[in-house]
Amino acid sequence: MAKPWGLQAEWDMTKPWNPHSWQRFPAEQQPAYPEPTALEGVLARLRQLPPLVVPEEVDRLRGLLAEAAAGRRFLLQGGDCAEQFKDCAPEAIAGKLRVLLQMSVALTHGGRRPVVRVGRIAGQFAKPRSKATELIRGRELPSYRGDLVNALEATPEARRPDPSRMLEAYFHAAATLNHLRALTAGGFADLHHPERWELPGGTGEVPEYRRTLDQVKESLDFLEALGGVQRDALERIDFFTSHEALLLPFEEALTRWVVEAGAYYNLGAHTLWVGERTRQLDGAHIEYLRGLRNPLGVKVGPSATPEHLVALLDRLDPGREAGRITLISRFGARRIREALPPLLKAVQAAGRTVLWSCDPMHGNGVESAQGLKTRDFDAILAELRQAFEIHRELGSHLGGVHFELTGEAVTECTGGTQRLSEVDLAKAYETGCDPRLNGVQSLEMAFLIAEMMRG
Ligand SMILES: O=C[C@H](O)[C@H](O)COP(=O)(O)O
Ligand SMILES: C=C(OP(=O)(O)O)C(=O)O
Ligand SMILES: [Mn+2]
Repeated sequence: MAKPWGLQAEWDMTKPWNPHSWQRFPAEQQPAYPEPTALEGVLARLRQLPPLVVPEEVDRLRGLLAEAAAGRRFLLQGGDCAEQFKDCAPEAIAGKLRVLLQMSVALTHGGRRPVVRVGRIAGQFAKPRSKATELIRGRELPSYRGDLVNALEATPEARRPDPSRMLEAYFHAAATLNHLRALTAGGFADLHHPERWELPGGTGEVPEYRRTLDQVKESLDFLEALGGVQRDALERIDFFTSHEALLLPFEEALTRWVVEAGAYYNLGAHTLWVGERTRQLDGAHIEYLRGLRNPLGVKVGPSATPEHLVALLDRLDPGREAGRITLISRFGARRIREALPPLLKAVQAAGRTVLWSCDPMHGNGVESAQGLKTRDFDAILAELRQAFEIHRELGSHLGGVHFELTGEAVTECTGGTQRLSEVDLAKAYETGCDPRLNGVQSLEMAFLIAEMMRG
């Protein structure tokens, strides 16, 4: 029987690239599962389950990213560092959607460009780690690798990799995405109802946001008086999902052959990115990603050389397709000035059009005196400012931003108008991995970015 969208589970394993061919290459950051038969059983079940997204949505996102690369849109990508199964709850999901929508209003209104919204959500469950073990209250334990792999709880049993977590991840991603789809289709994002868009502590915390909402409302009223606003366009919005393609057996199982397109898609998310620690040219992650039809993100940090980057583009995007690649620079405020220009010039010299985005989080991590991972608002801002400047100086443009953030009132990053200091961090430090901007910090950041977009 034909499957919907012509999906086909049987893969042609004789082709040089197939969803399984990554297994011939060295794979970094993969857990060692103690029981291969349990793993096989889980993967077999995952291969039968329905896709989370459909190819048409993936293609639509690729088109929007192509427009962002051409300077006509702006990409806002953000969400948790490590999404946890317990975050699959209505408040947490709506909170993340709300903050991304609030930011996109600030960016569209101030930056005068439509925003492409992509969540690190509904599948951002796997984490690469710098070390295999971590010290927790004096005890050395295997590192937490995300809910997809092991549990955060600080015991040796919890930290053992468990393949059944892949099925749990699938169902948690499905429930999260279902709720996101219901909210976005059901008028949650309708600008006619800004009361749904309030900040947790009221818009008083970011006065500029109240003014923007009032201005947006006024413009809508004016357009409506002219009979011109398409209600549909305001009530329904696009919202896409993404995660790091890290745990390759899981990603492989969510890969489907789409007959109409004559191509393989990963239908576990609209777009995937490859991390700084796993983008070796001859590594398994690049091998896996190169065969997919999805748009791809590539984190580009201090270890990237111009030659490596150009070779990666050749490998991942031989067809030079618009919207295919988003390069996400993540150097830190102290290094970007020196590190980005040679890479940018190499990409230009290779005649490549990519979408450049900036992740101002991963190069700005510091440890607080109390031993908590944190990032300072001003360092994040400083990296973004320099990214905008460098792109302008070199005749390029920054077309997107990538954040670790949450709608909740957490205290994980210092600074911002709330003036969170290192001693405040312990009050609501809830992240499973890296520190996130809270709702207020995120929105403040969006207004500052909108200013930078205007130049
Ligand atoms: O999210 C990114 C990485 O997983 C994280 O920065 C690694 O953190 P670690 O250095 O504590 O392992
Ligand atoms: C691991 C991450 O980033 P990077 O690969 O850039 O360190 C991340 O985005 O959570
Ligand atoms: Mn992170």
